[in-house]
Amino acid sequence: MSLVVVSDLSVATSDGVPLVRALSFELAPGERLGLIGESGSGKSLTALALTGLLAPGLGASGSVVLDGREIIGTDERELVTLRGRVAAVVFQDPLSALDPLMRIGAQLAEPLRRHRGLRGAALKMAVSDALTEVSLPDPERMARSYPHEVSGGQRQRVAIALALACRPQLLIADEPTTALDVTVQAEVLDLLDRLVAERNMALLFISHDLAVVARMADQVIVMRRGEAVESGSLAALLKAPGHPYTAELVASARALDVALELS
Ligand SMILES: Nc1ncnc2c1ncn2[C@@H]1O[C@H](COP(=O)(O)OP(=O)(O)OP(=O)(O)O)[C@@H](O)[C@H]1O
Repeated sequence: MSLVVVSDLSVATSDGVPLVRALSFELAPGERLGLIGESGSGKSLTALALTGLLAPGLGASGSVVLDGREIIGTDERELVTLRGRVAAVVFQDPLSALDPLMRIGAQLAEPLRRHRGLRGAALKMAVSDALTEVSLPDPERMARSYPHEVSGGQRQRVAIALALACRPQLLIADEPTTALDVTVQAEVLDLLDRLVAERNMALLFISHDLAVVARMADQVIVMRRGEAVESGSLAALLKAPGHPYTAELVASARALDVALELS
């Protein structure tokens, strides 16, 4: 059975400006879908609609069913219990997920206490394990640090640990490495790849970069101006893009590849 069933999802402003139009897809545990498109094509709004996090003034219609439960129209109190446990999001900017005034260990302890009922030494151990799992060195020191005291790549690892703390079945990664430098990007992608595989999570991976999506997903939806213009297996799409915009994306990714090989 599908873990995620999105049917005719649309997002619009309260005065009726459409921002995402009639998007549909399904994801089963272990499946990985890439959402690719230029800036402003509606990728982030899709991620936010899936987790009931749209800004006030925006409304979603259609249906989003996560683990058998409808998200659209569900009140915030119920969404809080689903968020984290069923679906969690890693954003481009890890600082958006972290409290600048709270030590990293205390931030990680919160969901572990709330969702898994851990206390005392067991809680401390779980915080340390969560930091070790995302390959952070010296978890004790990391737990005592504030977010601004660690590097950008380390902060994104902390944000990933936080997203995974309640063992979600779906991970949504929205441009998770765009703000990082290239070597750190590769490490964080490797980490996500490993964690998603180990936990058999479904992954919705959002990026404007075809090469990055190709590394993380096997199915893809190409979005443009709020609409899916093409979808299917990444291999098929790379071989024979059906939409001119997809052809453009593939051609520019290949051009970059050639340039890198020549340099
Ligand atoms: N709160 C809002 N109110 C009105 N319009 C919005 C709001 N949030 C986003 N938009 C608009 O919706 C469109 C889609 O935005 P979205 O953030 O989903 O794009 P995106 O594909 O994720 O782009 P990027 O790669 O730059 O993050 C954009 O035109 C954006 O300006």
